[in-house]
Amino acid sequence: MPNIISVANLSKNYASGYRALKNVDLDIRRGEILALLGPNGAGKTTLISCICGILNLSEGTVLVDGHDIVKDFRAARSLIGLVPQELTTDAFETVWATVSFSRGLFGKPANPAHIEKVLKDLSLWDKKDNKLITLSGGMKRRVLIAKALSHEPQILFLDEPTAGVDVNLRHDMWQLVRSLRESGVTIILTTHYIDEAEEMADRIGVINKGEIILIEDKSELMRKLGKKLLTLQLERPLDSIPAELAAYNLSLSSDGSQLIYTYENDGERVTIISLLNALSEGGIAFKDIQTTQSSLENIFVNLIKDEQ
Ligand SMILES: Nc1ncnc2c1ncn2[C@@H]1O[C@H](COP(=O)(O)OP(=O)(O)OP(=O)(O)O)[C@@H](O)[C@H]1O
Repeated sequence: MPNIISVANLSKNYASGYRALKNVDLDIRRGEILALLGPNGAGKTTLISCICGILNLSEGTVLVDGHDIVKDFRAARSLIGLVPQELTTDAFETVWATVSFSRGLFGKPANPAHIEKVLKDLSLWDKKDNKLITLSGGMKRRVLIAKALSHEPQILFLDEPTAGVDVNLRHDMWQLVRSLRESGVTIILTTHYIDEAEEMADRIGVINKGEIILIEDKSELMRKLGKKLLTLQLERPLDSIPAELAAYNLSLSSDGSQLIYTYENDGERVTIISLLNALSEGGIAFKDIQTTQSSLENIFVNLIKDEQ
């Protein structure tokens, strides 16, 4: 079965009457890293909580490796590890006790060798006897991940795993997520850091106002929606774009020293060559040339803007 999770027609109405998810359909592929992006309040945490069976569904179904999250909750939930945004365990427990206890909650027999491996992978081994209250914020976050991995889940949900962590820990986390994926774990993460999604994800889903407005392979998304910019550093500044270049999609930097040509990712070699010919015929010399790709961030901002 290529999809490990299938969400169909999922809606969530909170008791307040607020409809936080609206008829969401989502298939998550076995073994992928899926990043869910969306502005504050878009419904990312609600979606994750519904898939993990923490919140009741108002409508629709969620299948986790064929198990219905409502009718077959224990089987479905045992396949999932969830790393929430906040640590809610007993601050006076030790790291070892907290993580071992989490495994027990899933009815799995004790497996000290597995807990040891998880703690070592997360660089928590030397802290195993420390009480949670004595750990730094970054270490506490690692404990959350260790707890989520304690019962050897096939699927890991990470809700904003790197919010407020320093650059080193972020990179460690990315490394950890990659190695988990290599071991066959399917990973779904929400993030506000678009560079994180760009760096990590195989596919990107964008949620806005309770709806998935886009889901696409990252490379395809970048190819389809991304633009390229060709920047020409001019020998002599221009006052305005010459009339004979009006047919090209050009802009001039405010100081007149750079001519910028924007084009779609798919080719346009011919147009670039004809632009360079036209510049040469017009006697416009340049001393440097550079191409840049629009980032996922530009794409995301434009998508959300179009939806407002
Ligand atoms: N218990 C609740 N009762 C009523 N409304 C809620 C409740 N929990 C969340 N909401 C609302 O549902 C919407 C979606 O919230 P959710 O936490 O899923 O968003 P999010 O995309 O995870 O946001 P953020 O990026 O800020 O974490 C928000 O408008 C929020 O105010």
